[in-house]
Amino acid sequence: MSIIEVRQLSKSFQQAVKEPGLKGAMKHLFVPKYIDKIAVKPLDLTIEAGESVAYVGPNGAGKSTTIKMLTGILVPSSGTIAVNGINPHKKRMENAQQIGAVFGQRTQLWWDIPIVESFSLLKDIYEIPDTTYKANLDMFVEMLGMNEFIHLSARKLSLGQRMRADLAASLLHNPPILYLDEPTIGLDVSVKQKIREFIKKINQEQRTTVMLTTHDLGDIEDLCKRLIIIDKGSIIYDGTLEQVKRHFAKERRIFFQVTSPPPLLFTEISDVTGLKLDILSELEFSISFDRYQFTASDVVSRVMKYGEIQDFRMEESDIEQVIKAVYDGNLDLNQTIQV
Ligand SMILES: Nc1ncnc2c1ncn2[C@@H]1O[C@H](COP(=O)(O)OP(=O)(O)OP(=O)(O)O)[C@@H](O)[C@H]1O
Repeated sequence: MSIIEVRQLSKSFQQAVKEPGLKGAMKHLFVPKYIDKIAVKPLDLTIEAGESVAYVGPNGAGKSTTIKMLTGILVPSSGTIAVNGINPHKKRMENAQQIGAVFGQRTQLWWDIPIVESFSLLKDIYEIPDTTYKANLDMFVEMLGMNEFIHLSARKLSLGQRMRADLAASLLHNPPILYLDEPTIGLDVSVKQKIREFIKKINQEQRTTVMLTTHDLGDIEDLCKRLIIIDKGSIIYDGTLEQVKRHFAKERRIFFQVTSPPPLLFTEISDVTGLKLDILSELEFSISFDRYQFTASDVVSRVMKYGEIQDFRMEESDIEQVIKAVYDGNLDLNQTIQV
């Protein structure tokens, strides 16, 4: 059985409609008006145990609303959710035992007590056996480099330290599922790397199922094979990251190194619509092209006509372009591929 099964899940919020200014506020007080804001349209989702899934989309797409329904914080407007067989909002306590959750913008740690004391409180709340607690604590302290701040209160921590402590706190009770909402937001490169390595290890070695929302493409590339893209409350793509790149990343670029300067080639290439030439040095240049218009061998043959190639390498466009196209509303999901 799949660890997360969602059928026809949707969520609408009532949003107040107010006219501007004091008059509008007064009017709303006596005759309140509301509209239904649909945050998540009926969607189906199946996640297998041990998967690591990125759930991405532009601002306001419905990512956090979905995660909040999965964690039991929000009650769905319609549909069903089974997380390890449990309905999260009906059995919140049971659900809490089997999930860890980190919301990048908030903390689950007690603000004024040392981190190690927060952990100890969580041990009691989740009734974690001594041996499990000690083994996990030692491993997390080591892997996340928490020794230097474990005796400080959450209030005194930097954002990167706080995120590491939050991540450890969410996993002390060995939950089979970990939800992460923007886990690396605002962090510097080295802390991001530490956190990514940690999540990867937990996923691979403990088979913890990870569902992650992020705007950071590095998180997706490093951590997730499967990508689900949500836009305006609907899932518009569900597949592997590799497939997304292959199917939707349109631009390719080939870098060439030639044995002697090829002036004729530069004129020829500049005249072809759809090919973009960048001269990098006397003997080095690149040609970018739309993979639906040209094949790589087309481009290489054109270059070979005018010069001797010493070396070349191809750069596929990265996932960033694809996600940007989704954000800009420009992703054509029906486009076909020229091989
Ligand atoms: N409590 C609420 N009341 C009213 N509308 C809400 C509420 N929570 C979310 N929404 C609306 O639902 C839509 C989806 O919001 P959600 O927070 O799920 O988006 P998101 O994809 O997580 O965006 P972001 O990347 O900005 O966090 C937005 O239009 C938002 O304004």
